[in-house]
Amino acid sequence: MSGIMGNKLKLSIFGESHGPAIGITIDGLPPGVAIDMDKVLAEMDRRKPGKSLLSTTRKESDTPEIISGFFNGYTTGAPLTAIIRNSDQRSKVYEDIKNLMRPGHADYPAFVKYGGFHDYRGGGHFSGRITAPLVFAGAIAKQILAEKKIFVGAHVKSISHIDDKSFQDVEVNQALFDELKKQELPLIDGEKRTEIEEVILQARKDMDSVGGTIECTVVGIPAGIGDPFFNSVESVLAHLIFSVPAVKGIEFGKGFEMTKLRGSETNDAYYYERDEVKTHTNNNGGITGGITNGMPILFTVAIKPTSSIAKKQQTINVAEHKNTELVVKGRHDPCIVPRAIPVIEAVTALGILDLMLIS
Ligand SMILES: Cc1cc2nc3c(=O)[nH]c(=O)nc-3n(C[C@H](O)[C@H](O)[C@H](O)COP(=O)(O)O)c2cc1C
Ligand SMILES: C=C(O[C@@H]1CC(C(=O)O)=C[C@@H](OP(=O)(O)O)[C@H]1O)C(=O)O
Repeated sequence: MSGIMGNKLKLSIFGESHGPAIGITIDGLPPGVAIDMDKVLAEMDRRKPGKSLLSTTRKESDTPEIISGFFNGYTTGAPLTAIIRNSDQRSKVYEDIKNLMRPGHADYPAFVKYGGFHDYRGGGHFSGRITAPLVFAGAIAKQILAEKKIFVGAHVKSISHIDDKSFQDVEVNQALFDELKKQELPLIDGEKRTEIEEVILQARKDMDSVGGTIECTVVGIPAGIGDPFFNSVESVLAHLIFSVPAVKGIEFGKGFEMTKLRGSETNDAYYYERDEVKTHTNNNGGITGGITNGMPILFTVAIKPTSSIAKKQQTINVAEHKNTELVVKGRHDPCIVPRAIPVIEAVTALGILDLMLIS
């Protein structure tokens, strides 16, 4: 396995969900960046498990310990490494089913690829837990971007069949992002909150799970960022976002809906607002030709329903070469969407910062 990603800003993630610790090394951070640890911890808190029945009940403090690259409150320019210790593992449930491949999880492909040597406990290196170090790194990237007045925010766009409003329907500013960040289920339209919570809690009661979509935007981003072909903004963001476990789709701007419209309906017409170039619509999600056009970057990410469900499922026993049945035990997210939101924001901030360093 290789956990390395990035051009100028390189990320290297490590660790397993049931090992002693997980972590990240960030290579290429400029020296002299002051890190506000309260802001980092606030981001970690948004993702951490065990906050309510809307998420897994595994409890972790998710406190990062920086062990290199940071001195007297500033980055030194050396690789910055942080670890997050694991404390609430219950590995017995995974030992009991180690030969039974959970449908929808990484168990079977990992068993084939690593010859059974991979750490299967809690999903090992495939676990959603490995996104905690990404949120740590993203929190630093967000602080660097905020200095340039660039802000990243995301919200629940839909859970199961229930939709929230879109960023396109409201005024997007720092105050909205601050408000969304306070919510376990970040919604623009609060009226749907109870309905959405009930859908998630009902899935849990039914020993099942639900999925949904996350809408993410980057505001304040100037025109001219992106390096086509292969470092187009869409390519870089999609690469990072598809690295997040449980992501099954992404569309920029109106995405697939554009295929049903005409050019006259999808072109974003330009106009000058004083000296600023803007477009009347933002169907392209702020990116044309793989380069930012000065409008907010806007995209939607599809998150599948959690695969580890308590309902009985058909599967195989790879030790006995037999068809069998499986009941997954353990503490799982009935819906991954709420905790994936800070992760999507984090990888977006990291991708944008890397693109700005190479553009
Ligand atoms: C924040 C987060 C939390 C997750 N929680 C769970 C979970 O509790 N149970 C589970 O089976 N999968 C969970 N996942 C998803 C699995 O890790 C993922 O489905 C698995 O590694 C297979 O990868 P794939 O879905 O991308 O194919 C979570 C993912 C994220 C990002
Ligand atoms: C621990 C976290 O989420 C875990 C992600 C996960 C998976 O399969 O992805 C499975 C569960 O692990 P366990 O069975 O050890 O409780 C979740 O709790 C976390 O996000 O910090």
